[in-house]
Amino acid sequence: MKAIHQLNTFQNILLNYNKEEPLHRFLATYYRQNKQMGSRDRKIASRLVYNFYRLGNILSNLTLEERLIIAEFFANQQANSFLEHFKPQWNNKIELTLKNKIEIVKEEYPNFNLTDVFPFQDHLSNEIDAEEFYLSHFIQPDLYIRIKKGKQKNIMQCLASADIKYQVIDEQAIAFPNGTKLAQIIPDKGNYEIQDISSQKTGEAFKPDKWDKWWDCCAASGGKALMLLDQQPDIKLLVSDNRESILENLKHRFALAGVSNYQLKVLDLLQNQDQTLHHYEFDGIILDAPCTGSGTWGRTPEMITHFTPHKIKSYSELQFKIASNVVKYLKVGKPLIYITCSVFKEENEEQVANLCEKLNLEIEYQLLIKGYQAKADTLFLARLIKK
Ligand SMILES: C[S@@+](CC[C@H](N)C(=O)[O-])C[C@H]1O[C@@H](n2cnc3c(N)ncnc32)[C@H](O)[C@@H]1O
Repeated sequence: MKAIHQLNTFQNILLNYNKEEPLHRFLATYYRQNKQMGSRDRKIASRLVYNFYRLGNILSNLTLEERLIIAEFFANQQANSFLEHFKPQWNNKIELTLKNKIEIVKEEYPNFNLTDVFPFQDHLSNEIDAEEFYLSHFIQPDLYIRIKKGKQKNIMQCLASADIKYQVIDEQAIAFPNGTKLAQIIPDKGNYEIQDISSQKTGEAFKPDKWDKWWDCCAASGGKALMLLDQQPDIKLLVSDNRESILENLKHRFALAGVSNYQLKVLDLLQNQDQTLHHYEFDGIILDAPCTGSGTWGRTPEMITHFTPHKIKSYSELQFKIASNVVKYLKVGKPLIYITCSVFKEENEEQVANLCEKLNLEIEYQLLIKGYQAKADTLFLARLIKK
C-alpha cells in the first residue's frame, strides 16, 4: 500500500508543478503546504520526482508510472520498497551496472533509446564522450566543499568527530553524498565554501600576481572571487554583477570569510560602462558568464525536459556582448578567464573562436572540465590573452 501512496504523491507533485520555478523551490513550498508528510515521506517523494526527471525524454510515450519505474531502476543502486512493489524482478537486479540495466529494459521496451536522455546532442561540445555523458544523468552529483587555505586541520577535526561519509579529493576539496547537512557538522562557515569540484578546478587558470588588479565581472555571490583571493589575498579586486540582490549575498559571504578589502559595483555589462570604468585597467578579468547551465543539469534534471534550444543562441549573444564590453578594460598581454557551466559548443569552443576573431584575443588554452566523469558539474574554461 505504501508504494501506491508514494506513486499517488509523485503524480500529484508532477500535476501541480508549474515548471516556472526550480523544482527544489517548488518542492519546499509543496511540503510546507502538505504538513501531513513526514520527513521520510518527503525524502521518498523528492527521490521519485528527481529520478523521474533524470530520464529526460526517454520513452516519453509511456505512462508516468511506467517511466518512473524505469527511472527508479536506473538511478538506484540499493533495493527499495517502491520497486519491490511494482517491479520486484528489477529490484533483485538493482546492483547491476547501468549498461546491464539498459539491456534489461530494452528487452521489455525495444524503442528505448539512450540518446533521448539528453535531446540536444547536436549542440554538445566536441570533447564530450556522448555515451558517458548520457549515462551520467542517472547518477546524482556529490556535494563538494573548498577548504580555505590554512583551515584543513580544523575541518578534518570536525569531520573526524562526525559519523558521516566523505572523500578527500585533494588538499582543499572534499566530497560528500548529496544532502549531507554540513552546517551541523562544521560550525564555522568562514572556513569553507560549498563549491563544485569542477568550479574549484577553474581556479588553476587564474594565476594572480601580488598587487595585480583583477575584476570578477559576473561575480554573483562571489564563489570564483573568493577562490581568487584565497590564492593571492594581496590583489586589488573589483566585483560586479547586474543583480543588486546577489551582490548582497556576496557581501555576506565575504564578511563570513573575513574579506573586506574589495570594491563592489552593480553594473549591467550589456551597457557601455565607460562613464564608471574609464580609468580602470586590469591584469586579469574573470568572466564567469551567464549561460544555459547545461553542465549542471545533473543537479536540476527537470531542466532537461523544460529547456528550449533556441535559448542557446540568446545566451551566446549575451556572452559575446558582455565580453566585448569588458575586454577593453584588460591590459595587453593579460588574461580574460572565460568560464561557462555549459556543455554546448555554441557557448564554449565556438564562442571562444568568435571572441578571438572579433575581440583581439588569443587562446592560451581552453578545456572542458568533465564533471560527468566524476559525480560533478561539467564546466568549460578558456584562458584568453589580449593581443
Ligand atoms: C554563472 S553566474 C556567476 C557565478 C559566480 N561567478 C560564482 O562563481 O558564484 C553569472 C552571473 O552573471 C550575471 N549577469 C547576467 N547578465 C549580466 C549583465 N548583463 N551584466 C552583468 N552581469 C550579468 C548574473 O546575474 C549571474 O550572477
